[in-house]
Amino acid sequence: MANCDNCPSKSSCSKPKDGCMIENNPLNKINKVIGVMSGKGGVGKSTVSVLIAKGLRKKGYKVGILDADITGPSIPRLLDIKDAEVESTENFLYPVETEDGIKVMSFNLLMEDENQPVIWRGPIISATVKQFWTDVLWDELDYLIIDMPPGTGDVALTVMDSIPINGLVMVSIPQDMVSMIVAKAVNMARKMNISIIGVIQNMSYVLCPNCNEKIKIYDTENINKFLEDMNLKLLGEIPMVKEISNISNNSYGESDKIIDKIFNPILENITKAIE
Ligand SMILES: Nc1ncnc2c1ncn2[C@@H]1O[C@H](COP(=O)(O)OP(=O)(O)OP(=O)(O)O)[C@@H](O)[C@H]1O
Repeated sequence: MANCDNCPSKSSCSKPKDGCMIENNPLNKINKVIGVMSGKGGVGKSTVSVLIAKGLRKKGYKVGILDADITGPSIPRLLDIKDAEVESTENFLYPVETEDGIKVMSFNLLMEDENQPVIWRGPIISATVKQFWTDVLWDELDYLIIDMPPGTGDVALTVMDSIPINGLVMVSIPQDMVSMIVAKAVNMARKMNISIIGVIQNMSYVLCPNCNEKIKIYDTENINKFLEDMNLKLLGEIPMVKEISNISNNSYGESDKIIDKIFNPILENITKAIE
């Protein structure tokens, strides 16, 4: 199945053709792949993946999300499709589509009971992630967003090794930002020759609902120096707001306008950088 012609990285790839281990499904035509990564869990990586996908979809792009967080898959819940079922043929899996047209593949959509844990060893989990790239019929997509497994372990390595990611968005919270956890994730991506689009600082502040004052909870003094030292771009800051924590219940109403106001400038930075 190896096929450079429909590889999202074909215009920027410098690897020799016979040295590339990436298998691309010739039936898929995916233009750009954006990975969303964090140094550790719980900082809002899946939420940011969904914000990117929804934002791009609203701009009219064809968008998919590949949930590579096999043991802690939260994309179906965040997109309110947790009861949907994946259709399959002998060779292929078909992504589930949300009401607004985002295609999704997640291990949770393949499980009968989402409360059951995935008690698998690393190599099997890695093989499943690979299959989500090679055996899912994504068809034509402008953007595929990969919700990466948290951290810098085995599965993150497989994703970087077997999916042609055009750029990575790093998500962190201010408390962890100036730390070796973020540095480790950044250095791992660079060692794997994957370009980093920039960093999103999530849960950066709380917005006072009465006076709109930005209340900073964490000390953020050294962040600019850290970004400069690591040669990283800050794509933007996301406050802690209930509209984002309730994203799965949001249809395109008032809450959506609040989210758009916060996230649209960040999305613009991402699309500009990846193009
Ligand atoms: N900006 C925000 N404002 C309010 N709540 C948020 C914000 N970002 C994330 N959350 C909430 O924080 C929790 C963790 O977010 P999320 O699941 O996206 O993190 P994660 O990094 O993907 O975690 P994991 O690695 O465990 O999958 C969720 O309950 C989410 O709703």
